[in-house]
Amino acid sequence: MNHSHTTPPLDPAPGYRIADWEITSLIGSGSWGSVYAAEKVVDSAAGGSAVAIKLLRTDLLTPGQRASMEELAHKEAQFSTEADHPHLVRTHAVVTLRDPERPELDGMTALVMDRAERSLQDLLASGGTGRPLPEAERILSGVASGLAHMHTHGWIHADLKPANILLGPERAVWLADFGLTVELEGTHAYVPPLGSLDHVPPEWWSERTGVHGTTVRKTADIWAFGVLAHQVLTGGLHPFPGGTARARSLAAQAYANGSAPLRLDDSLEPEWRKLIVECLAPDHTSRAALDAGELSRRVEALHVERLPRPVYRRPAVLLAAGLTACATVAGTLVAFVPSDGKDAPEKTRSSATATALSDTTLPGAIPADSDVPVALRRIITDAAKRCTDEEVTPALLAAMLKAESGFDPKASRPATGEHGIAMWTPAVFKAWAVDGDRDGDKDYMSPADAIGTMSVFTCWLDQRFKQNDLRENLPALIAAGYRTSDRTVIEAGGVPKAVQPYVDEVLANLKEYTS
Ligand SMILES: Nc1ncnc2c1ncn2[C@@H]1O[C@H](COP(=O)(O)OP(=O)(O)OP(=O)(O)O)[C@@H](O)[C@H]1O
Repeated sequence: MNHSHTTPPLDPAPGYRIADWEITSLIGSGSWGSVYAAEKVVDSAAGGSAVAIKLLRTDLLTPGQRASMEELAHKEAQFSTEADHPHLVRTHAVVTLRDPERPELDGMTALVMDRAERSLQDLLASGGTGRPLPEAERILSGVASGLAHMHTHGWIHADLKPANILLGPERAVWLADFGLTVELEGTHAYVPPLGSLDHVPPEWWSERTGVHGTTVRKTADIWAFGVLAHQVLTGGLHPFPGGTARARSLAAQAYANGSAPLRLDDSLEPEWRKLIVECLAPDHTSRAALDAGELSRRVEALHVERLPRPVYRRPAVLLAAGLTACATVAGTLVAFVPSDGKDAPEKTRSSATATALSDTTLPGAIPADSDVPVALRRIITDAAKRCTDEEVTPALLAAMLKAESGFDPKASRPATGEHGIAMWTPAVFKAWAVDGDRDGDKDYMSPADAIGTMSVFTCWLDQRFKQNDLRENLPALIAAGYRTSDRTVIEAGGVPKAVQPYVDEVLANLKEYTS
């Protein structure tokens, strides 16, 4: 937070109604407004029962400033609404207040968002320095995934810092505060010079501020990520020395112009040190060698590498061809089961595909004339958006679901302990589960939960295979991994024979959906 610009709260009393929500308390104030906790008070279709409402104040501004802030507010709202991604905070509504009796509130813009429990800034402030924050790598993995999604779709965050990373319920990690987010035009875009001093790249100081503001490139977010990763992994230490943000930014500039070395904290592990050094490359041209997609893959790999490994049992009974038609047939095949529920990998999420495109134009979209039940198409498409890797498409998920259960949400194979539309084994589902229908629980019998979880798990399999240089026919490997395990496929160096009939069936379905 830029404390020097913090505004006094507007103070709408608890109980103040904004559209379907009522304010309950003030959370905090930033440069352009205040954020309040609010609860939904009517039963409406609008999402979000416990929300945060950001009120962007215009009352203290000159008409020129007001126009520029309204533009920023619209950008924030537009971006947040378009960007449907598990690591970007969701905006449920944008409301213009109409309250002539409260002229100070009348005309103000309110953004109704998912409510976080705290920010990364709060977490850093509450811990001791010198050691990584709890779950540091999981948090960084979420941040990098959100960033990769933004960059893929032509957006720069431009204000990445701990105060703008929110930690939500169910260990959610969201990038927030898109007020400075700018849609990319070519290789760079312009933003007003308001970013946090501690996270702006050194070139920011030497590039002239023109009428449009300061030039910002994707590499500015990569720099900010480097600073942030250092802070998170060391319990808050900034990578550059100095008692004030100004002193630290001077130290960063001295490093960038070659008059001081980069001295990262000794406690960093070598892989992290290497990655942070790349993020903090002194000039934007050399920094551009690391794009956000690559960054996200590497952070994810570092994170996953350190997770406890599940122990799999091999398939007990082989899957016969023709499973599609007999989803409830007993004695087919087992997926994998961790030796106990505790040591399975947690869900690790990456991101979405093209939100700006309509669903039918997404790569691998489900064709309108296919046999995929209409009621499931949106669910499958939304689930596929949880993965940025291009192989995990709606068509692939549909092809697998058809082979798993014939799209039957009630499918069950008691003999092998597999249940629901995606044929999850409960213990394995538990280890990866996502709340796809956002009803507050994770249930393998709910199609949205089961398919959402299938997407994150297949995404992880896809990344595992690529990390192990298995890149040929990834959909086949993913299907094989889903039926056996990542390790089984990696050890076999391809599709294990035992699951070939199942994989063939998935591929035939996929061909039908993509030709
Ligand atoms: N969706 C949210 N849920 C919960 N808390 C939030 C949410 N959005 C923002 N906050 C918190 O509200 C406070 C004010 O946020 P705001 O975005 O207005 O300012 P900031 O990011 O702290 O500073 P600045 O806008 O000056 O950069 C911060 O403590 C922030 O962590």
